[in-house]
Amino acid sequence: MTANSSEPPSRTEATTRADDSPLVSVQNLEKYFFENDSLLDRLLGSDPVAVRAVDGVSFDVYRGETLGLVGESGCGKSTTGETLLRLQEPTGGRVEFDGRNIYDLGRSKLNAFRRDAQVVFQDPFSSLDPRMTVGSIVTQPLEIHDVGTKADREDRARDLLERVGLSADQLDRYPHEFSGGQRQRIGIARALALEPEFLVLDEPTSALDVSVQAQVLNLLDDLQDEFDLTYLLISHDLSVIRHVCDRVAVMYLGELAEVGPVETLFEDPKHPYTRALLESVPRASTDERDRDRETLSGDVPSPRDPPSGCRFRTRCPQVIPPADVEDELEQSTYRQIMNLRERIEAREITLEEVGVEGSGRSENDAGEATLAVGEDGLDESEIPAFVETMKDRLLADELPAGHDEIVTDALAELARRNWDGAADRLREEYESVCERVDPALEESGDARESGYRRRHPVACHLYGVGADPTSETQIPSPSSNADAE
Ligand SMILES: Nc1ncnc2c1ncn2[C@@H]1O[C@H](COP(=O)(O)OP(=O)(O)OP(=O)(O)O)[C@@H](O)[C@H]1O
Repeated sequence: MTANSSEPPSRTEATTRADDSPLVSVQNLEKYFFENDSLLDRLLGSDPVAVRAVDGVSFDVYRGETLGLVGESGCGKSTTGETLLRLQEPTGGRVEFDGRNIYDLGRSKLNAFRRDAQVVFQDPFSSLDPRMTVGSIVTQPLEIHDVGTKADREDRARDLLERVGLSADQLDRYPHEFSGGQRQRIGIARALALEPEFLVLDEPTSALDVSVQAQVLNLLDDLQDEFDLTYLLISHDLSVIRHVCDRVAVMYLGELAEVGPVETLFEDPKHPYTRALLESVPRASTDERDRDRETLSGDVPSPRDPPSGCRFRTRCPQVIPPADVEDELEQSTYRQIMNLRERIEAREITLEEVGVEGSGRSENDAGEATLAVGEDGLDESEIPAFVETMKDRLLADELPAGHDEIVTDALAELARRNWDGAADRLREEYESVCERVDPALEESGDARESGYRRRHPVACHLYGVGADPTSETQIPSPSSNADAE
């Protein structure tokens, strides 16, 4: 495939060139940013808040392959890339490059690592210094690492410019004289100057016009063959990932949800998050677009206070109910009860604001008559009206009798200002394994023994791994859950 082809490269050839030892091995990597951690904050006694951008991520990148790292904005992809290049120091974990922990390297080994592992950033407009000529930009890494004479370095820059599809006589020009695609080629030439083995490509085409994207991806593919490069490609664009990667790691809120060969992952995604991501790719027809919005609703929760258990559970369309509830409630009804409990736990419902039609009292902002709230909550005589109003407002579905009773009990506790009692009542009946146990990224059975090209681990209780062994909750098989979709 040539760099000028309008089609992105095929993966078939690339898959065959990868060999069987990891060049990069990321083990339980953590990167937390701490807010409220300045001297002044400490003097004021503010507690530092951890932003858990990367929270225990493990994966390998094998020689010669392209591993994609995909996920929504803010899920920790760039921080992972920067931390494994040691552009940021980790909070925990280790990264082995060619068998050596990069966080333990002495100065000379660290210098060698910095030559071997390079990065291409998303934005060629801001990643190139506008005051430097293209020649200085490309030769700068060689100068920093004291490689060759000035003449050698310029020769190398000329060769590299030609290799990335520019002309050697453009050495004295400045970045603003080039188009976006050409600037990204300059960024790639700079990344290649020190003959690295490994490149982190952080959204390398997302700032470029669609027409130029395929050309840059083709160039990267050709360079990978020519220079035996190994890539970690960070992208939120699933079509780029599909066309360019051999394997894909799906990231959600600082953790990995699923890792697998690219075709398997697109044809047979297992994690509900991966499925939702694939479903949310824009479709042509209006019907399909409407369906998409339902599929991945809401925003990624804050990494300052991620949900307990499985981090995707607050948006997951397949949260696992306790076994005795599973057959009695639809997923959407179960989700409404979960949401009700979350609102109670967050104390988002204020008794004073709740109005009841026709109770003949003073009115709230919505023009409804409000209930009289005392120190111990509502008067017992008013609790039934409160409970019915809350059910109407917060639950779209009618509940089967037994469940109606439980929710009624919980809301009555809420009316008495017993927030914890209300939440506990719902928790004891409806708590999901998904909120109790963070599922490990594992695969079971024979697949564990297969080569890395076929491995397809997933961090989801639907697949029966990572579940709490002491739990009495019966975890349904993926096939039984698929029926519910
Ligand atoms: N220096 C920092 N201080 C505090 N929080 C940070 C810092 N850098 C990143 N974060 C937070 O860490 C989380 C992960 O950010 P990151 O940029 O790695 O995500 P991403 O998946 O690459 O998203 P995007 O594609 O938008 O860059 C985000 O919530 C982000 O706000």
